[in-house]
Amino acid sequence: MRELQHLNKYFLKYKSQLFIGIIITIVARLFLLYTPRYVKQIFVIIENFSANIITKEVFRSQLTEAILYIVGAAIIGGVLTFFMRQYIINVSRYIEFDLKNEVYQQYQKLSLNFYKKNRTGDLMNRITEDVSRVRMYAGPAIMYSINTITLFIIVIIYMMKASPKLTLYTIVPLPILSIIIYKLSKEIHKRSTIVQEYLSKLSTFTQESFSGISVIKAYGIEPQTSANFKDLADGSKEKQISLARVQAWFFPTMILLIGVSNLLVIYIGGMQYINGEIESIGTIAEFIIYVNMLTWPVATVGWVTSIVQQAEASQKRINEFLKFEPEIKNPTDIPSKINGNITFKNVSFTYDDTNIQALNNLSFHIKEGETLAILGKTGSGKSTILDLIGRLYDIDEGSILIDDTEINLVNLENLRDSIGYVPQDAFLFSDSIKNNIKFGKQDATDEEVIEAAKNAQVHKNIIAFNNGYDTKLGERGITLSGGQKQRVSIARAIIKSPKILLFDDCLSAVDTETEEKILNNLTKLTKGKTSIIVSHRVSSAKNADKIIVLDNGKIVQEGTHDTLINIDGYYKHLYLKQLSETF
Ligand SMILES: Nc1ncnc2c1ncn2[C@@H]1O[C@H](COP(=O)(O)OP(=O)(O)OP(=O)(O)O)[C@@H](O)[C@H]1O
Repeated sequence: MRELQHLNKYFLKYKSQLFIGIIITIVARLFLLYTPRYVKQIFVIIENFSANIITKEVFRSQLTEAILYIVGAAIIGGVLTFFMRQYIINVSRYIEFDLKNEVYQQYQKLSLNFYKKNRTGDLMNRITEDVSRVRMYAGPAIMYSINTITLFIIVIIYMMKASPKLTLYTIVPLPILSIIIYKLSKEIHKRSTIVQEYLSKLSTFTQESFSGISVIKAYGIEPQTSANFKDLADGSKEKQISLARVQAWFFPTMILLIGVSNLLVIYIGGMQYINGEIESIGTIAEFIIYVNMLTWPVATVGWVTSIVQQAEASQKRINEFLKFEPEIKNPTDIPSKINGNITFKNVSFTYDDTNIQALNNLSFHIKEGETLAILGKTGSGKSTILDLIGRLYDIDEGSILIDDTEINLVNLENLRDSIGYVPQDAFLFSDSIKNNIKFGKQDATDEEVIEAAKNAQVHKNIIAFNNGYDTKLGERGITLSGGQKQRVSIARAIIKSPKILLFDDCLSAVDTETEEKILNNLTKLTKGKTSIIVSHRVSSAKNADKIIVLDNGKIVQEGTHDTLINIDGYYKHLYLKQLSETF
């Protein structure tokens, strides 16, 4: 139960609802207990009438009174049971909501490295299935426990008062029932976890095949994919059947044990009646109802134990992630003003998951308002430089200065706020084009969105769609071409009008003519802003104030376009090659 202590703060938060829920549960049970007592009373009335102890009128009025009590108590008990669920189950839903938010907030804080080390499926499971299991503890487990305890105490007192001997005999099978249900619940849980794993394998497989449907069709591998699906579906079916087999034991076991208890009541009770140890046959009827009333709560003892064990295991998994300290933290709450001077001093960086050294003793400086172009072969470390400026990773050696302050001392929110980043793989959300652009500036007006799209040379494409800027992207929406995606992604960055703009090879999918137009617009838009353009094309780099060429994480050439085209090396070679391609 140590892990579940994490939920105590939520129980405290909802203490009044929980308290009311508990009181209602207790009172509801008290009302439901009227039934067996008045059933017994009815038997006594019938016995008295049969023995001519009471007149027909008295018999009628006593009988009506007892029936009215039973009906009244059942109605009040029923209404209270409704409110009991309303209070306690609702609290569990609130706790589920709070916990999901807590986990999500934590996910957002964690650094990229965390996401590399943990699979997406695992992250999803902890926020969905594990939280659901914990909810079962916060709601149903608590509700049924109070229910069981209350009923047990009151019913046993009533039963002992009526006949201690009968009580002992009839409650003997109950612990056996509890143990069997506990074992069954554990087995059901074990098997349903396997079923769940199969289902998620099946849905991942299906999702992937739908996403890659064009590749599947192009390679004509539909039969193979269908066979793989059939294998997985077969496995899933087998596991479902094995689960159903155990589940099928649940109710027969309960019915059998209730039956045994009922038989014991009738047999022992009957003997006692014959021997005159109990005064009315009504006591047997009363006991039969008590035993039936106790069966379900007793069964839930086993069920609740298994719920608590599952919740404990799930909360442990959740706590593991909640305890994770983000590697990259905001060092200060004091705002940092960012002008856009960037200095790399002998920076070395190795990705700790792959052990690949991406940057090796790298130094350069860009003044506020300048443009730097970075070129180099693939894997030479260009994107890594941009990631380090956004402080997505912390460096191992050297220092990165933002306006003369070490990057890890700059207010992280201000730093990222002052950066407009266009990644290599433009990522667009399944939302309208307008909202995808407004992602860069939530309160942007429609005019600003259009202006940004025009500057990114994508406005004409957008208005050609039937729904224009309201066109939905992604699943069930339209698919943009690679170049259109890149340009929407550029519009998203420029609408933000940040101090620092980072373009990671984001014009690779547009033709050279559009590239030229976008670059011209960017020259105007980036006035006074620091820009870094990563590219494989000289055309994107030639107007930059400074160009650096990387190889294996090191700067191998540095200068302006005019100087570099006159020096033998990568840049001149690339320039001549791309020049010849244009003719
Ligand atoms: N997230 C990562 N985790 C581990 N290693 C990485 C990661 N990103 C890049 N690397 C490795 O670091 C090196 C530099 O990668 P980087 O993406 O910075 O190169 P790049 O010059 O931008 O390449 P490209 O032109 O192909 O985009 C590569 O060897 C790459 O495999």
